[in-house]
Amino acid sequence: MQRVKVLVVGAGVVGLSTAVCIAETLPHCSVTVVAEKFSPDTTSDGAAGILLATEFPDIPLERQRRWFKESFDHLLAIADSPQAGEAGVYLSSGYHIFKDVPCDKKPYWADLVFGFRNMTDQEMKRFPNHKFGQAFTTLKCECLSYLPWLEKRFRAAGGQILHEKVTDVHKLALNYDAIINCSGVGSRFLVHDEKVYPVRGQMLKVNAPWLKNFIRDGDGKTYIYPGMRYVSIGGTRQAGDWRMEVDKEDSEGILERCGRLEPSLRAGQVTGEWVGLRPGRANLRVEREYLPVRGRQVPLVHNYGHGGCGVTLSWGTALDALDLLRQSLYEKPPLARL
Ligand SMILES: Cc1cc2nc3c(=O)[nH]c(=O)nc-3n(C[C@H](O)[C@H](O)[C@H](O)COP(=O)(O)OP(=O)(O)OC[C@H]3O[C@@H](n4cnc5c(N)ncnc54)[C@H](O)[C@@H]3O)c2cc1C
Ligand SMILES: O=C([O-])CC(=O)C(=O)O
Repeated sequence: MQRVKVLVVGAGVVGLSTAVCIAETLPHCSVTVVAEKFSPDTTSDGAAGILLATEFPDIPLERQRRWFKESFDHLLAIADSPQAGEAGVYLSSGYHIFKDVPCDKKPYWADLVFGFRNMTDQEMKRFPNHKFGQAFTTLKCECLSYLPWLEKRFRAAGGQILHEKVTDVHKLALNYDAIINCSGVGSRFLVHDEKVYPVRGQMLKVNAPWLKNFIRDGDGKTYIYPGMRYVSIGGTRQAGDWRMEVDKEDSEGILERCGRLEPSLRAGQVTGEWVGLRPGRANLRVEREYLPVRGRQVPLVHNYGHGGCGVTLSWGTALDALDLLRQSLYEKPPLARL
């Protein structure tokens, strides 16, 4: 029997997670990942990789909770295994602090991470300009390690890799039985979705190995995330901004704001600067449509638009994309390609 040919577009954390889920779960499929950029050059590679999420307004909270939980559980199992170091996945504890008390004092994922609680008055004394704070232990997944680890796992499941930019999903569908679109902000061009836009994020890499706890301020424009190789400090959230160059003023602002939160950072050495474009979208998209191609109905499953939560929700949304693919192959079994 001819194997079902599946093409995943995108090799960021969303594309590789989705490709691994499909290749490991559906042995009758032969899976190929095609991408213009691979690790270490994707947006995912620069992400701090901390697991925490903001809400998408029109997606049922239960679905978002499931995405978070499935991703957390999957990554926790890696963190608890001998693979943790190679995969770059580990537990990370710290503080989320607010200048004003937020209306919603408990995010939907509060009971999914470990030890979520309000900070004590004594802890808050470290942050005299802030009124309220939360302390918890979550996971950190560093894509500089995790993506190569996922790629290895994908190849071990028989997956294949193609390095190229694609411009037309209809043309791809001539040679494949299903297409999975995980092209992040590239979806604006690849599938002409004008609801996707860049949310530019700049951050600095600092050598300050004495820092162990993360600090995130309010809506995530200022944060300090200690990591395996460096401390990531940020940031910016510039909607609609496509600039990939480092902006000197942004860097100065980041150093100033982060130094105010954690004065010891001023003694750290800046070892790098990085810019990435988050795939912004009011609601992330995990959906299926069909492409009519020479008498065949080729499923096109979308999985993109994760904004600042791509690492956080990667495994959960990959499992949903897998389900959509499985359903389509069942409902409309692929016809022979001419
Ligand atoms: C400064 C910063 C910090 C962040 N910190 C965190 C964090 O702590 N936690 C968190 O959860 N998230 C974080 N994020 C968000 C996270 O980086 C994104 O949500 C995530 O990387 C999106 O993953 P993706 O796979 O969809 O996109 P990407 O990583 O951008 O991958 C897209 C892939 O599609 C390919 N592609 C696109 N168009 C085409 C085409 N036409 N042809 C071929 N290939 C194509 C690209 O080459 C690439 O391989 C951060 C982002 C930034 C900028
Ligand atoms: O918001 C944060 O704390 C980190 C992050 O996800 C981002 O910068 O996109």
